[in-house]
Amino acid sequence: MTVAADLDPLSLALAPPPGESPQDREARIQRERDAKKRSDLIDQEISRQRNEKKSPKPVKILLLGQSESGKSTTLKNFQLINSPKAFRAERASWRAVVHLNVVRSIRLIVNALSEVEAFANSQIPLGPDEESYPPLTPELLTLKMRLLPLQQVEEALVGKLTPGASNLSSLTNLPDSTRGAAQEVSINSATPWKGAFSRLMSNVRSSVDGPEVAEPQDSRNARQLLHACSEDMIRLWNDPTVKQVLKVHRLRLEDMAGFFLDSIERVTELSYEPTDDDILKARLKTLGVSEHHFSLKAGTMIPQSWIVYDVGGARSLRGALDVFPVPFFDDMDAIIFLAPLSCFDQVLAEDESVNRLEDSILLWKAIVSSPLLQETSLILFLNKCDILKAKLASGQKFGEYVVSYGDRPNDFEHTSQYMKKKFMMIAKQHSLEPRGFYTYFTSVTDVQSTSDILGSVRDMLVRQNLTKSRLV
Ligand SMILES: Nc1nc2c(ncn2[C@@H]2O[C@H](COP(=O)(O)OP(=O)(O)OP(=O)(O)O)[C@@H](O)[C@H]2O)c(=O)[nH]1
Ligand SMILES: [Mg+2]
Repeated sequence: MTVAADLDPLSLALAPPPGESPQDREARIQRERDAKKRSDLIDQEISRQRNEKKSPKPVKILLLGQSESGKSTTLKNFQLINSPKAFRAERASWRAVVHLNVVRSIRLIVNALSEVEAFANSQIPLGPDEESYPPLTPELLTLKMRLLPLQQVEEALVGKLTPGASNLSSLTNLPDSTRGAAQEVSINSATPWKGAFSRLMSNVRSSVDGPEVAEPQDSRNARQLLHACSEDMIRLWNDPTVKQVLKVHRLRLEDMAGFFLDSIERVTELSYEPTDDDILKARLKTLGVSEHHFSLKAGTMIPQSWIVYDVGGARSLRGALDVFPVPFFDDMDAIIFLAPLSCFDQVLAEDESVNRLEDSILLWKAIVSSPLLQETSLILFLNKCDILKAKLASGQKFGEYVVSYGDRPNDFEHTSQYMKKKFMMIAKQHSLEPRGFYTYFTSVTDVQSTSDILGSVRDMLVRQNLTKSRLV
């Protein structure tokens, strides 16, 4: 019997080390007592949670990044994956946003043509480096006139989005002087704008399926007007002179948020319902913060509640810090920071002296070095990779804008790895403590790849939470 006990590996492992002094023995026993106490506390907590059927603490994620970085689009992916029914029930609201996006693109073209007209009438001579405008044909000018009523569509849709707002300009956060070309409709996250359109869609369905027509007159008119202008809009967008004018203006509408001009016929059909892809592409600027709750299942785990916070347009960390009280940040499990790599050749709409990529780097630096967020895991989405690839393929030179890049190869592989290293270095140098840090190359308008990435983010955070709760 004694021999067998001596051979038991557990007894051997727990046996006091040979030659242990009385002080070492006292310290060891104290350590064992503490460990036992901790283990009992964890067992008690687990059994308490089991008895109360209490679900684990919610996982909290904060979406940060400059305006147009893709925060709300990431949130839409969360919704599409975790509550697809609710996501799809909101199609009607998104149809209105797609229509607003179309009208805005047309307005940008019409504004550019007006500038050409004004320039021609002013007789101002061209500067030596200025490209000349092509002459506008009478057909083009007629087309432009015929599309002017589209402004009514915009007014009607905006009126529907925010019934309280008196006019279009109250929905833009740009000063009057800069309004015009850059004007973009934004919605305060507290506004229940989707409700108005969900009701509207059920009305539209009944009007399509049966004789009952209950859709309000103004919004029906708007939809029909857009449908009636469909051909003119297609002709305008495909006009070679328009393409030339846009080129001189360096206005690449196809790279801009909410671009649907290549699908005008489809999206202006009277029976049009946005696809999932359309919804992800639709652009509506967010103002303020919105909070979204999901119930997620990872593997065989019981569903866990997740809360995702979308902070609209926060250009500086101050922006986010001003919105939340300090304890809010202590409780955050992870930040998903979106840095759109494709914007290397763009400036901020709100401050044209600031390069967008540079602004993302500064915001990243502020976030990683903030003492408030030092224990929060960082998930970096180097986003809009699809647009970056297209831009580089079209010949746009990365090194011309990111001077430190020098004359390295102008391809996706090298530029994306260069930026990844840059962001990682900043995180390493400016983090106050070691922390979880994960990087992904993303195109969050791509449903499939984003679903895979969000799946691995979910698994990683579930593991992290388990580890944390075992360490308390
Ligand atoms: N092609 C492409 N478009 C993207 C990608 N990510 C976002 N977008 C588009 O870019 C636009 C801006 O994205 P949002 O998600 O609205 O940006 P945001 O960060 O919420 O911006 P704010 O609400 O102003 O703070 C939308 O039209 C998106 O469809 C991407 O990876 N690829
Ligand atoms: Mg947003």
